Amino acid sequence: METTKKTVRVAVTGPAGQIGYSLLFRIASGAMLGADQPVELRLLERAESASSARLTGTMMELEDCAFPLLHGLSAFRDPVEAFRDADYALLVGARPRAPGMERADLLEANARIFMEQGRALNASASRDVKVLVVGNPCNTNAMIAMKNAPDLAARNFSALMRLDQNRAEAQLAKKLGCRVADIERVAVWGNHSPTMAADVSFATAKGEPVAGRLEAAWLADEFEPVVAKRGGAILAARGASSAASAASAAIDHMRDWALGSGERWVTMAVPSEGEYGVPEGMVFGFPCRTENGVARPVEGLEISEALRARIERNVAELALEAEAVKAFLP
Ligand SMILES: NC(=O)C1=CN([C@@H]2O[C@H](COP(=O)(O)OP(=O)(O)OC[C@H]3O[C@@H](n4cnc5c(N)ncnc54)[C@H](O)[C@@H]3O)[C@@H](O)[C@H]2O)C=CC1
Ligand SMILES: O=C([O-])CC(=O)C(=O)O
Repeated sequence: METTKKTVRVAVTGPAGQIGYSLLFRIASGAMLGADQPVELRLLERAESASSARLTGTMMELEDCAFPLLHGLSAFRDPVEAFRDADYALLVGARPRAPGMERADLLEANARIFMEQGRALNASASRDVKVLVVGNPCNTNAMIAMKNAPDLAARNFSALMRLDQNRAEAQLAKKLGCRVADIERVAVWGNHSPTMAADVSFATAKGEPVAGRLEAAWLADEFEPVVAKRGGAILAARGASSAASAASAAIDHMRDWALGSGERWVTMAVPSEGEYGVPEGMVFGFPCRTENGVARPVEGLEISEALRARIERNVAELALEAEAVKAFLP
């Protein structure tokens, strides 16, 4: 398609990894920002030789796709250069967990990366950059990057919980025998960890509320644990953590942030401004709506006592994670 739109800069870290291999081709094809939006990809990878070699191969394949929208492709080792004037930054590069680990076990391994990348974004990215942190534990890593970028607005930062929403919608559609597209207003609150609160209290299928059609036992014993522990189940089955589904959710997250959600609810982990009693600055999964490039939690929802307690458990867990990474905060 002929386009007159100005090319935007999209920085992606960890492009030689598993998620990178599913993500880059979709960004370059237009799936993230639209079929009329040319993109320049700026890829930040470690110097380590296996990663460098994989990145070279991946870039060769990107060229070979001859994507009409791919107007630039370059690799960097210095985050300040990679992020220069970036309009979008997808921070994927980080260690994934191995079998037997929880995502919080990655705190120490990955915190330094997000401190350095927050500083680099602060130094060189567009002042309107939209940052999505995928690397785990993603809520706390996003908070670290945000706090290390004091000249950028907090609302430029977010973390990926769309995968949790997508998983919840898929489980619900299977249970109700309908299509995923029939389902709306599923929310996942809190931390991208087994503590997350997958919530159907506001959900509808074909416009009708679903809560009364679902047995409490199914919700408590199947739906909630399946969604919350899906990452672990995939790791056990594949021997590697989820990748294509994570990339797909990252595309969904950025597309809806950039192009607008309309009336749909989209779960994003965003810095709280005190909504629903969540402390300010905590990067927390909320049902959001996005408009003109700004994501805001849906306000004014009546929260049940049970959901309130689950939200509080997530607040407590994120406060502990923040305490553990104090050394990486300014
Ligand atoms: N939030 C979410 O829903 C999900 C998050 N994840 C997380 O995403 C992260 C990446 O996962 P995979 O792609 O499977 O891992 P991977 O190990 O296959 O790839 C990671 C890549 O990042 C690179 N990297 C490491 N440190 C870097 C740095 N400082 N700068 C630039 N690149 C760097 C590595 O060299 C490697 O190429 C992990 O932390 C994983 O836990 C994975 C699935 C879902
Ligand atoms: O579970 C993991 O380690 C990867 C991840 O975040 C997910 O699949 O949700």
